[in-house]
Amino acid sequence: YPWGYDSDNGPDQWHKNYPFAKGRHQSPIEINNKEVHYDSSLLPWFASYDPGAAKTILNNGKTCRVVFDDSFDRSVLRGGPLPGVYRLRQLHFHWGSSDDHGSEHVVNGVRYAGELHLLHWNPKYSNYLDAKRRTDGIAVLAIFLQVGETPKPEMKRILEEINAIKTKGKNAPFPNFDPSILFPKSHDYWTYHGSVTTPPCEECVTWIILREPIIVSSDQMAKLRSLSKNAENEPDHPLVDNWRPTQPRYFRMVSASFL
Ligand SMILES: Oc1ccc(S)c(O)c1
Ligand SMILES: [Zn+2]
Repeated sequence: YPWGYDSDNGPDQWHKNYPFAKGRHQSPIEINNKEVHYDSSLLPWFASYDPGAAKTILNNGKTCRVVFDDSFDRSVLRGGPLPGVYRLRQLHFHWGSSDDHGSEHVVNGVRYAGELHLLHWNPKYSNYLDAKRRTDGIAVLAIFLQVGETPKPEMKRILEEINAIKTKGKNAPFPNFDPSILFPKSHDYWTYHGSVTTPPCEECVTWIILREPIIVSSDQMAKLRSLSKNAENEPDHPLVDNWRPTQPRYFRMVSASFL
């Protein structure tokens, strides 16, 4: 019975089929100023994305995902805490059933309406699945979605496609898209080592979490919530609350690139 976010298959049950979920380096976590360590040696990060690498937007019943051509170093993330370039493979979102929650990481008790994840893998490994088995295999750039009055126009392109991928298994061409247009002004970030936030929850992620959220409108969040987790011919279940609760930090340091 596949994992999900309901009471019978949700985050508290995942460990039964995915033992990593009970590990000591799980994500997401709470980021609290009093426990963050400013690291003046942290470098700025850079994204060099080729718009031509964007391929498809899809609904896999768990999230809305845009996939990119990662067959060579075409769209890459580098710098920051990373030892080299990491290839952009996909982006996806986590969101709530209302504007007051939905993000996975929580900052000083603040939950945002959603969280955008841009997932990159280390090409020193032969492929993505191999990279997921390595502690330095994956880098996720995380950007909070905050509901406000002046939404970022660049989000429109993704949300316009939602109508084409309403139900699980649907996908649509999504050409010519450079996700760096979604970035906020400031590149300030927190970084720590953790896991992917969905099963198998491998502990392979260097997280780079931007301090500045991007602004989306309540209507845009409602658009995301109009997705369904079921396939076309099945009873309708809204795709909402696809976020994992925060996990214990244990003995991990969260570093900040800013004072
Ligand atoms: O396939 C996925 C990889 C990483 C993350 S954070 C997901 O939510 C899905
Ligand atoms: Zn994610």
